[in-house]
Amino acid sequence: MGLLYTILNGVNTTDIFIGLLTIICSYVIYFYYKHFTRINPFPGPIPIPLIGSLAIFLEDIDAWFYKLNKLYGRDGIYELNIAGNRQIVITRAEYIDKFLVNDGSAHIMRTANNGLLDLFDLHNKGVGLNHDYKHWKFNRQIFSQAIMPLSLTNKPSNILNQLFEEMANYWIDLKQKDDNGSIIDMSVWMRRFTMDFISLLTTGKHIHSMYHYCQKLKDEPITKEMIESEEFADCINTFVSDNQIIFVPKILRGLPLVRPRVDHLLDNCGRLYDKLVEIIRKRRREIEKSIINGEFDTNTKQLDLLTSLIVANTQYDPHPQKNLDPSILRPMTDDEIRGVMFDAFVAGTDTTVNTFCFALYYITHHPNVKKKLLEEIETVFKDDPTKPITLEDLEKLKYVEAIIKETSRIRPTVSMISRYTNRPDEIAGYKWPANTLFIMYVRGINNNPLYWKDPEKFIPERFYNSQEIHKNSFSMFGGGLRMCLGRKVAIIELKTLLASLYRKFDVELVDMQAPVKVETSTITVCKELNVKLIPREKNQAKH
Ligand code: HEM
Repeated sequence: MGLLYTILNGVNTTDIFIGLLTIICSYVIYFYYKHFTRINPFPGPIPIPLIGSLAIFLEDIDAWFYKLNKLYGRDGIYELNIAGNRQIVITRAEYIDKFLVNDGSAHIMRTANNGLLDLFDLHNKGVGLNHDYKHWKFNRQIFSQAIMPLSLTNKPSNILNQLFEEMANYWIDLKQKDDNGSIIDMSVWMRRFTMDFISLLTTGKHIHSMYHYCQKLKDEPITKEMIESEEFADCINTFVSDNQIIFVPKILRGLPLVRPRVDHLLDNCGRLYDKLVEIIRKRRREIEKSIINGEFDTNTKQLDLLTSLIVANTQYDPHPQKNLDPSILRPMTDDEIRGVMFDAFVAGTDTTVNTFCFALYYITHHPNVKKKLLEEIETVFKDDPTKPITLEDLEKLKYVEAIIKETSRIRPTVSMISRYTNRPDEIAGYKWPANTLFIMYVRGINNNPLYWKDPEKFIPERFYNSQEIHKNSFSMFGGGLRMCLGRKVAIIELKTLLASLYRKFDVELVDMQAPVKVETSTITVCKELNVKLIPREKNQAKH
C-alpha cells in the first residue's frame, strides 16, 4: 500500500495523460494490426476501433445496408465491423445453402452472445434470441408442438374474421359525417389488431387493444383498462424498435449514450415479463381447477397456445411426443413459458403489421395488381361480402399469396438473418474459423438481378411458377433449423386480412407521392401509413 501511495503521489496530470495516450495508441495499433492481418479479408467500410462502422449508429440500418450492398455486394460477400465485431455479409443465394439446411447444428445460433442477452434473461429463454442450444431445442419443440396444429384448423381464421369485423366497425364509426371514408394510420391500427389476434390465439383472452385505441381516438374518458392496454402495446413496440442495444458488447454497457437506453429497455422488459407471468399463473390455476372438476378436454386439437404450453409433456398433453430426446420430454416452468409467450408477441406482431402495410403500399401504387386482386376476391367469395373466411377459401387465394410474397421479396420486413458458427466451416468457398458471424442479406438476395428480372418492379405473377425461382433467392421466413415458427399462422393472417379489407373497403393512400416511411432495428418497421378507407357498396368489389 505504501509503495502504491508513493507511486501515485509522484504522478502528475501530464503523466496520466501520457499513460492514457500510450494505452489508446497501443489499442489502435493492435486493432488495425488485427484488422489488416484478418483471415479472408473482404471489401467493406474501414472500421473505427471499438465502434466499428459509425454509420450504423447514425443512419437507418436498412438504408445503410442497401447502400453498402451496391458499393461492396457485387461479388456476393463483403464485411462490416459493428461495435468491434466482424460480420460477414452474404448477398448471393448460392452461398447461403448451408445456413438453410435442416441437418447438423453448425449454424444454429443467431448471435455471438457477447452482448447483453443474459442481462435481459433472453440467453436461455424462448426461441428467437435463445443462445443455449439445449434450452432452445426444448423451447422450439414445445412451441412448434403448440402452434403448428393450430394452423391446420379454422381457429386462426375464426379469430381473424371476428377481429376484422370489430375493426371495420370502429373504422366506420370514426368516419366523419360528410366524408365518404375514414382516414386512419394503418400501421397503428394493425399493431393493435395483431396484438388482439396474438392474445386471443395464445391465451384465448381478448385484450381489447383496438377498442381502447378507438376510445382514445374518440376522446373518451381514460380508464384503467385503456392505460393498461396502451402500456402493453407500448412495451412490445419499444422492444421491437429498440432491441439492437442488447447486442452492444458488455464492455460498452456503462457508456453515457448506452446506459440510459439499456436501463430503459430493461425496465420495459421487466414490466412485460411481469404481465406475462401474471397471465401464465392465472391460466395455470384455471387449468388445475378444470382438471379437478373433470372438465379439461384432452381430446381437443384446438387448445390455445398458452394452455398447450402448460400441459405439454404432462398426462393432459393433446399432442404427446414419442421418440424424442428424453431431456426435452419434461413440462415447462412458468419462466420458460414466459420466454415463449414473449417471442409470440414480439416475433408475431410487428412482422405481420409491416408486411401487411408494405403490401397495401404496393397494391395502391399498382392499379393492375389491385384489379386482379379484386377479381380473385370476387371469384372466391362471389357477391357475399360477409361470409366468414375459411381455410378452404384461403387455399384458393393464389394471387393474394403471390402479392404477399412479392411484397416480402421487394421490401422484406426481416431484411437480415444472422448465423453464428460454433465450429470451423467452409462458406462461400472460404474456410472460416469457429465463432464467425454471418449475415444473410435477404433484401440484397431478394432483389439481385442475377435471379430476378427487373427486380425493382412489383410483379406478383413471378410467384406463380415456383420451379422458375432460383434456389434460395427468395426468403420470407428464413430456413433450416431456425426457420420461422409462425410462418403458417402469418400467411393465414395476411391472406385473411387482405381479402377482408378489399371485400369491405376501397383503399386509397392519403399521399400517393410520399415514399413509405420506414425505420429499422432488427426488422424494418413501417412507421406510418395513412390511408382512406371507403366502404364498398354491395357488388362493387370489381372496381
Ligand atoms: C409476416 C410475418 C412474419 C415474418 C416475415 C417472419 C419472419 C421470420 C424470420 C425471417 C425468422 C428468422 C428465421 C431464420 O433465422 O432462419 C423468424 C423467426 C421466428 N419467428 Fe417469424 N415471421 C413472421 C411471423 C411470425 C409469427 C406470427 C410468429 C409467432 C406467432 C413468429 C414466430 C417466430 C419465432 C418464434 C422465430 C424464432 C425461431 C427460432 O429461432 O428457432 N413469426 N421469423
